[in-house]
Amino acid sequence: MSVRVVARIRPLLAKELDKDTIVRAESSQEGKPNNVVRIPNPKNEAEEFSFTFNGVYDMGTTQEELFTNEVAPHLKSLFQGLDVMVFAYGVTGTGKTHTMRGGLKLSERGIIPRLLSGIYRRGRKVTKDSGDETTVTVTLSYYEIYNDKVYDLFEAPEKRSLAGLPIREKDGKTFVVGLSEHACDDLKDFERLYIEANNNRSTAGTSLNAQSSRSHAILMVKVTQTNGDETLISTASAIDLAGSEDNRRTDNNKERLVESASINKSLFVLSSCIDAIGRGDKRIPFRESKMTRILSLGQNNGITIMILNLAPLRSYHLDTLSSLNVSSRAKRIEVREIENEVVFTQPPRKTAPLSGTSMTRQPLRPLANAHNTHANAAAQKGDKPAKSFSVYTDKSKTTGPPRAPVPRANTTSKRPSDSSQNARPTKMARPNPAGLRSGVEISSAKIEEMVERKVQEALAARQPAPASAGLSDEVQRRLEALEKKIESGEAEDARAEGLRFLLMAKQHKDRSEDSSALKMYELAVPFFPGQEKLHKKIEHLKAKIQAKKDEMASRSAGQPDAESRKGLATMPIGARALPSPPTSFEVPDEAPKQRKVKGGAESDDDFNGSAVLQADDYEDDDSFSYRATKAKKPKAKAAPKSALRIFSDEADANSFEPPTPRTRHLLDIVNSRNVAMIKGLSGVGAKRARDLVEFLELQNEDEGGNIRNLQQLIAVPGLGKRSVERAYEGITALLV
Ligand SMILES: Nc1ncnc2c1ncn2[C@@H]1O[C@H](COP(=O)(O)OP(=O)(O)OP(=O)(O)O)[C@@H](O)[C@H]1O
Repeated sequence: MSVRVVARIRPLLAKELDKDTIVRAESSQEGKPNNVVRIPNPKNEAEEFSFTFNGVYDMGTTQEELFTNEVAPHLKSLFQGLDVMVFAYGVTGTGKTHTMRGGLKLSERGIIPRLLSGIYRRGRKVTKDSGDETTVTVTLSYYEIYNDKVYDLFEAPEKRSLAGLPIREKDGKTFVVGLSEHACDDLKDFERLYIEANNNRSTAGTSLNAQSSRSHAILMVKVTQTNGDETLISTASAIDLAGSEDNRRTDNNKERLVESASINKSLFVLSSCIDAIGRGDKRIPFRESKMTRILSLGQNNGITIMILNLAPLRSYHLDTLSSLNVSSRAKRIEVREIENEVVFTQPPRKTAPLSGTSMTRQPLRPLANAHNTHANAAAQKGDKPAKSFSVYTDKSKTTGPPRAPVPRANTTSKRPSDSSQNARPTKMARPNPAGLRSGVEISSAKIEEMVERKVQEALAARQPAPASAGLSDEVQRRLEALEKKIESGEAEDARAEGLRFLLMAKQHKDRSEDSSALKMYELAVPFFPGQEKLHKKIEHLKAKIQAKKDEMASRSAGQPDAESRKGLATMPIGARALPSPPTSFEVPDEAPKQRKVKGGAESDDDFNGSAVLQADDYEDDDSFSYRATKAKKPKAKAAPKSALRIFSDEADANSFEPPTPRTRHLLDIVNSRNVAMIKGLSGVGAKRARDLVEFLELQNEDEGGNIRNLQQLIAVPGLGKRSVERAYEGITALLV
């Protein structure tokens, strides 16, 4: 079964004109529902392009129609153990959030609230049909991917860890580690939780959409059906992707631009994945963005529905064509429709009370945990896994006479316009003690044996940690260490990102672009929480900008004569005159005034944000610069041995005399911006190499953008003296 792709054209909004409509829906067969989108060729309007999808919904489509046709038919499959994923894709302002979330009025509710409503309704039916033997519980997890970091939307933004939550793959599924899960018993619970969580989502106004989503939002609805000691878990995911945007049209400020770059990158990776799958490439670049790792198109099992949201307007012409192109390729992606298996487990713990305090984090589970495992092996062999949710599914050990085949209801589930699809899984069979009597004849000894076996299995499943029992302490320890490493790796990323903002702030300030510098400092704040000096720096800059504004205002109010205007123009702005800006890489000639060297300043950690901040003297307007925090020591005092050793061929590391061959060789490699070459330097891994290249790319090209000496190299975020020493020694070894 392939990904089902349907397009939805949004209606015109106030101020949008009918004459600007260029996109229309059509049917390829008379009398059949629409399945074609038509749009003119931008180069020759007399010509039209057409794109065929599994369904096309025109401007007049209601929320109910879309849900009833595209999502409701899969509720049954969800309860049969299939995962269902619906995601909205499209340019900013085309109606993705409207489609997924919708409005508050009943008729305007989007797919998500309707999905929950459908799940509760079906859950009640399942319970009733089983004579109250099957209980159905629903839990929610909700997270966003913002600037390629995963944040739990049930967590207030101020409580988030800056590095976000790590993600991991297991049994063909992608998990967010440490995501909270919330019991959600009915629609009232859902509304409360959903509204609360949406307030935590990153949204902002752009000129294309007053409430634009700046993140990809993923809601996961876990449906757990329990009957005795058997559990069947399946998940419905509803994903509202952030929209791609052309920043020439958005008037985005710097903050929006940073978000936008991240959104566009992840969407680009998504389209690259779709292309790669279409080409049959061996390597699909899923791992290049968190969003694509989570979507895992073509890798995941279950049912996938992609809704392409379109704006009908000419102003979106090229964007619309581009998203039509991507989505029409997506419909060729094959997804395996494989149900999750029933697992024998302990009875589910009572769900926590539905209050804000019930928010619990899932503990990290050992890899061998058996919950919700996929029948991957079966999938690979092309076999369908056992479909029934029944006590009597234990086929492998049957030694007696073959059991009479259990009659299956012929419930082939068809999608509205996919009548030719394979037969769908049968209705879930429920434990039926009567069925035992009416089935094949089984001796009482056999029954005893079966009961005994079931009891053993149930007991085994009730061991406190059956999965970890199989894991040695050593494996468990290594697993935890790995987990920590992943998390600290992400923390490292966040720190590097914060440092980049600081660096950009410094560069703007050097160019006297105070407002931009202020924006960058503000962007750095979340990465260095509690750094009072950074806040003071921001206050200082704000005061300076305000003083500048006041100056301008009083100047224009007073209309001074030419002479006094001249005087004003040469007067320093604010309390102090700005020092002349150094070039962005310049290391100050003088040791910074009043700067104290703290113990351990030799460490690479000198270059973390807090060290920079500690070294900052915000009285000095230019002191909050991104420079090596280690003060120059008076010549008389000998530097530590190692530092002297590596720079021994430098007459003076801070002077700009011609570098020695070794230094030149090292700098040539660095300035090549070639990740492969930089990676080859001793002690520089792939990540550092990439960060270094990214850093160099940020440099002002007018200034050459190159690193000119070792001191500048040391000052690069993420490097530091030790790393440079190692790289230098490596070069020495090469040249000798
Ligand atoms: N089918 C529709 N019926 C009525 N209004 C709609 C419809 N689709 C979208 N809109 C309106 O269009 C505007 C933009 O929609 P929405 O915010 O859902 O876009 P989006 O694709 O999610 O944008 P972004 O990617 O920027 O978040 C909103 O005011 C929304 O109410």
